[in-house]
Amino acid sequence: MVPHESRRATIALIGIDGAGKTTQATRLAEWLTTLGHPVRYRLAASGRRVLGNAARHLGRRDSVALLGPRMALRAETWLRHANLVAARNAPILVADRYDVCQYARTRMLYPAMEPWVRRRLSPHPDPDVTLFLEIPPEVAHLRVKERGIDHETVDELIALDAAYRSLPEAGEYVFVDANREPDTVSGDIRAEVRSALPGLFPGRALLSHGPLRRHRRVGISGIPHRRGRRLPRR
Ligand SMILES: Cc1cn([C@H]2C[C@H](O)[C@@H](COP(=O)(O)OP(=O)(O)O)O2)c(=O)[nH]c1=O
Repeated sequence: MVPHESRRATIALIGIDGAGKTTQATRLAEWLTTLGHPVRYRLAASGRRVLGNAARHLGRRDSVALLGPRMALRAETWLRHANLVAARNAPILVADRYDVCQYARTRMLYPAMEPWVRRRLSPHPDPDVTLFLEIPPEVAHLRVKERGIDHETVDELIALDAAYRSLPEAGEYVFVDANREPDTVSGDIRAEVRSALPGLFPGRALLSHGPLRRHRRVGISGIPHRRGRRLPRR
């Protein structure tokens, strides 16, 4: 069990590859640090990129082709868990990827394993705010291609995007339009964090643009409707 009771806040940034999670999580952690908060940034990586590169060296397309979906998902889940456990003492955690990233990937690749994955990752606290960086898969694909260190087809990104949206946790996402200038996206993320965690910003609550948000409901078959929030376009 991760001793997270003393944690003041967990902020998770999620979304498909190339959405800008690392860029924005780093910026958010830097900003909170400059405001004097005891923040830790953590990349909750699954090791998929490393495993994928190793697979390609061995002539396989990716880690799933090398290990099979079950073994690949098990390895990713344990690595993701280990990365989050390593940050367990963070008073405020900015998590670049979180449990739901593994749920989405599992649902896309091998849905029968989702209960196992959920059990393994269940010790982690629910995030106080989950920022889903929304981006058209075609745009994300171009970014990933330019990055040149991993490989995702548009179809894979479309499937992953759909998996994220199908999760029961989707009702708790704050949807951030990530297909804009990074500074604009960062500004919205800061405003959302202020709004979601007013305790961190005494005297600053009025700066929040929370009331301007549009609300929507996400319907998921067999799962009670929960509220998802989408930040306004600027
Ligand atoms: C945020 C952002 C990133 N990028 C680039 C930087 C990276 O090479 C790549 C992916 O960004 P990155 O932050 O690494 O995304 P993720 O962690 O979600 O995979 O896209 C842009 O071209 N424009 C942007 O607005």
